[in-house]
Amino acid sequence: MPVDLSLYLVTDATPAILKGRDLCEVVESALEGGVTVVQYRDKFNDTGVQIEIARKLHQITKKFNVPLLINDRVDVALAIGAEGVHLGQDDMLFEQAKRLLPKDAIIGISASTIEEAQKAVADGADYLGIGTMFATATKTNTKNVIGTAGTQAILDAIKDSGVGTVSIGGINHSNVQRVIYQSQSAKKGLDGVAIVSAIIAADDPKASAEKFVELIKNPPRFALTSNSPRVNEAEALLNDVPKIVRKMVEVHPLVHNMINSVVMNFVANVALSIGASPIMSPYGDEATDLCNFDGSLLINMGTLTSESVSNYLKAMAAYNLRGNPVVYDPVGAAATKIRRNAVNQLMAGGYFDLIKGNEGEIRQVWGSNAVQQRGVDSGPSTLDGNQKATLARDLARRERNIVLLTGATDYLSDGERVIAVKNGHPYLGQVTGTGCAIGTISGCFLAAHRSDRLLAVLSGILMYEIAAENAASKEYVRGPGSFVPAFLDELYAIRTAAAKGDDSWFVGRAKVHEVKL
Ligand SMILES: Nc1ncnc2c1ncn2[C@@H]1O[C@H](COP(=O)(O)OP(=O)(O)OP(=O)(O)O)[C@@H](O)[C@H]1O
Ligand SMILES: Cc1ncsc1CCO
Repeated sequence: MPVDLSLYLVTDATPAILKGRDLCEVVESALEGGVTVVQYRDKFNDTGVQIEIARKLHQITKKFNVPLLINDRVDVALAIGAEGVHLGQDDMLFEQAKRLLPKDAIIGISASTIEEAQKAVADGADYLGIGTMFATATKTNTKNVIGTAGTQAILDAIKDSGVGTVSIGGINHSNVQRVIYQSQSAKKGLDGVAIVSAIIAADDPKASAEKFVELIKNPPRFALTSNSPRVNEAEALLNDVPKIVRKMVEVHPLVHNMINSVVMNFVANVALSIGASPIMSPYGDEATDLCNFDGSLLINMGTLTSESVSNYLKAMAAYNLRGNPVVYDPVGAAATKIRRNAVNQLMAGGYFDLIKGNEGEIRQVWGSNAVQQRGVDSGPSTLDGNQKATLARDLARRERNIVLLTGATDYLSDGERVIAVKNGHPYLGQVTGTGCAIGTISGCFLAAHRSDRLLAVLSGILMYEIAAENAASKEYVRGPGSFVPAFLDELYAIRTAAAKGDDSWFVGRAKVHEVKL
């Protein structure tokens, strides 16, 4: 009979986690809350004591008809007749355990790489414990921290097998839905999550387990906004752009900017010009109030400080919980070690609806083909158009979001479609903050048009870049200096026209095509 792996509890006997309580009582409470498998893990007690505890636990799990698995100790499992074992990479080999245990015993294997997972599947493991998902306070060894991206790669590599899968490491109430959502590969997802301290150390393990059951049953709120109608032709997508610009102007969305101090004033003016309502607030705790306005959050790490990341994480958590859009602009991501670390922390710390950056930044977020950035500039491009389109698509597919790779041609992808936008003007490259403002504008459109994130961002870019073309064509614009005020005027002009239902600003102007990869 297949095991229900959905809420897999792993015990921990360390005093700091158990806090003087009786493990059996904690586990019983968790079972009342809906735990579906229990793994007894004890790196602490002698064999005799372990057998005694395991026997008591087994009496409890049997009452709930839930399997009890023993970590590492095949002898303990045999001594008490447990339903199975869980083996780490340094424990007894699978085939040895198989020989010793009864035929129908459940054997699970830990895997943190594709090779380990494939070997465990070939051996005949019943399920894999995939991790470590996130570094935790108790496990700071980050060597095996694989995140949702690594988990997804493993799931993809074993997609044709029927093996069960659970993710383990640092999973709690605030990240469990995202873990399940973002780890999903095209053909295989997680069957469950393994939880340690979020249940064992909880004041009320039953309530904690109940909350997990509820969260696991439902998709995250941000996933509900992403069911885009799959219109595949760029032309068909464009039909809706003027309507969405009008909608954004009418909605007058709030855009909460955690943005660098270089461009703050310019970006606030851009947001006002298009008809949105900007607030610049770097203080993470304010997000719990600000997210209630159902606008969006922009995290732009252009002038990162030692306090930025913790503020970003707080704000992102508030917006993610409410399901309101979050945009990430990893400015200068590949410029310094500190920024590279910040990228890793932010990517592990929450969900971004849109990641927007120049080539150097997006390559850093992708990870495996990063190149050193010199400051905030992208640096000389080494990728051709198809390679940029592929990078944008692959990152969006991996993160299950939208990616915008900016440059003279912008590449926008939802992981399936890639749209190339050739609008804009070289003056944009000569004014600081013009890339940053695209992050803010995208946030405004994502907040106003929730049903198709790709189309929302596309509409924002087109409004922005057509306004730039209009501004640059004015005879009084002689360079980047005179371009800026004209640009704000032209954004305002499009916003005013859109509010009146006048779409003429858009007719025949979009230079957009779908990149077929
Ligand atoms: N040569 C160009 N021709 C047309 N449009 C351009 C050109 N250079 C830049 N742009 C426009 O400007 C936008 C931002 O460009 P870029 O990729 O340089 O941003 P960025 O590096 O993030 O900028 P910043 O950090 O200064 O805000 C692009 O999306 C594009 O629309
Ligand atoms: C110049 C600069 N330095 C940090 S942020 C920023 C603005 C453009 O991204």
